[in-house]
Amino acid sequence: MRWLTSQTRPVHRPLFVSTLLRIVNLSLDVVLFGLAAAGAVSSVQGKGLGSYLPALVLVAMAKAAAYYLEQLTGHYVAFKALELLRTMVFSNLWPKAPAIVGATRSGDVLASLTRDVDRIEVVYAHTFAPVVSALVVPPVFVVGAGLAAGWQAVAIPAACVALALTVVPFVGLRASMRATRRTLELRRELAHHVTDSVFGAEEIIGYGRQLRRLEETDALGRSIGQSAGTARRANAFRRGANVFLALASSIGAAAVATSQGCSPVTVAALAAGCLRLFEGLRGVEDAAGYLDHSLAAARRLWEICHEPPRVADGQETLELAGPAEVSFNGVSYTYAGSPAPALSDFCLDVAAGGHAVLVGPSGSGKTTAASLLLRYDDPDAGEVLLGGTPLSRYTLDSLRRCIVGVSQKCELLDASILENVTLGMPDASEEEVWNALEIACLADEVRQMPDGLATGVGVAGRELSGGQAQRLCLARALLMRPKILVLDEFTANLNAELQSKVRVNLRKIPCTILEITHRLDAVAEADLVLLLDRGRTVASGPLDAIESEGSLRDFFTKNL
Ligand SMILES: Nc1ncnc2c1ncn2[C@@H]1O[C@H](COP(=O)(O)OP(=O)(O)OP(=O)(O)O)[C@@H](O)[C@H]1O
Repeated sequence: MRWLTSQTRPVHRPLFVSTLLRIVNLSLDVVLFGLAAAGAVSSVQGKGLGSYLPALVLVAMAKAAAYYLEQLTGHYVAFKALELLRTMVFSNLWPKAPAIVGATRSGDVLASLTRDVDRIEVVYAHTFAPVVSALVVPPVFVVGAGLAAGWQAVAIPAACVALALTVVPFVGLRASMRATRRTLELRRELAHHVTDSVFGAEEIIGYGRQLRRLEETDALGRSIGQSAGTARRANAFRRGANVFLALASSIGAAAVATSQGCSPVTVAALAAGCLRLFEGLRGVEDAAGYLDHSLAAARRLWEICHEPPRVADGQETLELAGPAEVSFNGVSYTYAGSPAPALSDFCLDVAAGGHAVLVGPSGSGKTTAASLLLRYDDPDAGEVLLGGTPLSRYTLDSLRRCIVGVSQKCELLDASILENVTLGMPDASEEEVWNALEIACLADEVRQMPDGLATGVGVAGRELSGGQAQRLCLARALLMRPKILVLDEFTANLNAELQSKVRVNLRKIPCTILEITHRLDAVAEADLVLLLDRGRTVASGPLDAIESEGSLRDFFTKNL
């Protein structure tokens, strides 16, 4: 919580003002009801409203002003807290992406970014001011009423207020906090399950598993309902206890004041004030209900924000005038929780401007090598070097401006072709954009689209064919003028003719290329071929050397 408080310092002053206004509002509320009850009794007694009416009008206007200002500052606090918390969580996440997204269950980060932040905003907007005012106003009211109507008359309300502040909020709190932790865990699973179902809808329907998935979702929903029941029962008890205490306080005060010989006007004012007082005490009751969720949300956000970055940022800015040499020097890497290494003592040297191709069966470690070159993570042993210097020396920003990756899985934004191509270079000129599209062999097709560069690609690029989406991703990478290009099955959706045209174009670009492929024809373009199997190099060298050993064709026949 101290960590959260430090993140939201700019809202502390308005929060203080909002709390003061809440105290004024609550005090005027009690006075208003007391006056109204006293005036009503005075009227019934035939004494008329007398001075009660102007007092009522004055107090009502003052209360309205206090309420308006409290809402204004309260909402300012709420929205400012939301802005600060969201910015804080996003800025903590960016440096950890994409590693954290890969390692976190789908839908989970999103839930944290939205629901958890909203939960904590509730602490600022609806918890702090109500709790503080509930702690201040009722004791002050009891003392004021004791001075006016006698101490015996306020004995019962005082006892009820003490119970409402010190006992009721804590009944079942520990059990409901445990249950809420479990509920939030189950909600995470539900978010994960629903996200998987939505993204995997085609497969689920295709394989006729929709009913089974729905049953699983239902089962999770039922478990959440059962687990949330404990917290709901504790909340219901607190609500019931406070209603009972309010009535006991009001009836008790009225009975004692009457027996003490207080006037009916005083008795009515006291009874109405006591009833109203417990409206203010609901702030404590509600806070107890929010507390478990808020603490659990704060804990989850803390974990996301404090998870150490997968890779430490380097100090030097990488500036390359042209292509550079890429080397993997005895690199070994094992994924967390994986029994076997994805790469073992992996070595590779690609000359500046060269084109190396990694070939190997599924799971042999090709993509892992590419992601280490993009520095999504660091090797457990060995080094990845650029022009002889370890990648870790360079800032991630400058590194990713020089080394650009195009993967088989194209991620496109639901925006225009222009916006997608210029994602990494928003200031690129139209001429540069067309040039990149030409190299990616997509320019002619875009020219023929009714809206040209302004054509929308649809959600996840659904308006484009798989091959167009892949070439769009390639054009996006080329626009960055990369010095190192990492291509992971980037032509998987292209026919042989298009593929060879793209390859011819790529040969004209001054950059070092590391390509991953399953295709024998791609190998023909490379200066260096490396055959990988279960994280180990089986053979490497120029194509001729491998061909002469006969290992390439053998390897393709056996493994691919
Ligand atoms: N995020 C991950 N967590 C745990 N293990 C992983 C992860 N990603 C890959 N692996 C494992 O590491 C090994 C190498 O995977 P990698 O994706 O690098 O292979 P690949 O050769 O690129 O395969 P493919 O051709 O199918 O893309 C595999 O055994 C795989 O199961």
